[in-house]
Amino acid sequence: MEERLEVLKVHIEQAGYEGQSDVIKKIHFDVRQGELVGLLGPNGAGKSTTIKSILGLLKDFKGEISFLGERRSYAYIPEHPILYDELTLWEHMEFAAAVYELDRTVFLDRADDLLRRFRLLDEKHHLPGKFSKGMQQKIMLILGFLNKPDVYIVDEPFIGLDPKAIKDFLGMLDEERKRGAGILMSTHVLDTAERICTSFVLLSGGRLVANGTLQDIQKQCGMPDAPLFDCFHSLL
Ligand SMILES: Nc1ncnc2c1ncn2[C@@H]1O[C@H](COP(=O)(O)OP(=O)(O)OP(=O)(O)O)[C@@H](O)[C@H]1O
Repeated sequence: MEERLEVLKVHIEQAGYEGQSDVIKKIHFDVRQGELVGLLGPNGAGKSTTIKSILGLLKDFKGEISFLGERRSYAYIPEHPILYDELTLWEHMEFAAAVYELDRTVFLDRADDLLRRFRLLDEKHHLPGKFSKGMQQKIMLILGFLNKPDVYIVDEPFIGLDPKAIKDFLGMLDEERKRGAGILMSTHVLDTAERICTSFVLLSGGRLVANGTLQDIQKQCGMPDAPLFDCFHSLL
């Protein structure tokens, strides 16, 4: 079988904020090509702090984050849309394409495909400030998928999307995994995580509680065949 490379290596010794520099400690895990890793844990467990560490946003950080290749090729899809009031949807896409230095033909192809998939073709010249929350969230997905990066870092994608949009999103993630991208996704929606993730990183109180496939985690908590939800509660 073809070797699957690590697209993201996370070695956090400690990270945090002014006043508490060790909110999270000793968080070590990898994301390989084709993997969808679920980043799970109760409120305040340290998922966002872990994501901020990976994105290089924390001053108080000790450890090492490595991406595959010299150029960090990743897309971050935030939980809450971050959009410019004065730019139309299409202008957001053009802006992202310029930042990613996408070839014009490739951009136009991908842009058309993504707008169709997420059913925003008719709104492409509208200002997103007037869009619904779900529609704004879909823009963040479109901007993330435009670049086809090595790594996706997705923060709680399921809140606010309708079932059809979730299905479109999951279909797109699947295609990207098959292409060789690796995905790290934080979520509280455990039944969906159990269905789609290839492995899990479970955090609690800023520490790594479990890291592995569902089978590994079932073994760790001595509950073979138990759903992720039950393992999660047993381990916490
Ligand atoms: N900007 C900040 N300044 C200081 N402390 C913070 C800051 N952001 C988060 N924290 C603290 O860090 C800890 C971990 O929070 P974090 O946001 O990483 O958790 P989370 O797992 O993402 O939670 P949730 O599921 O509620 O989003 C919490 O105790 C929180 O109070």
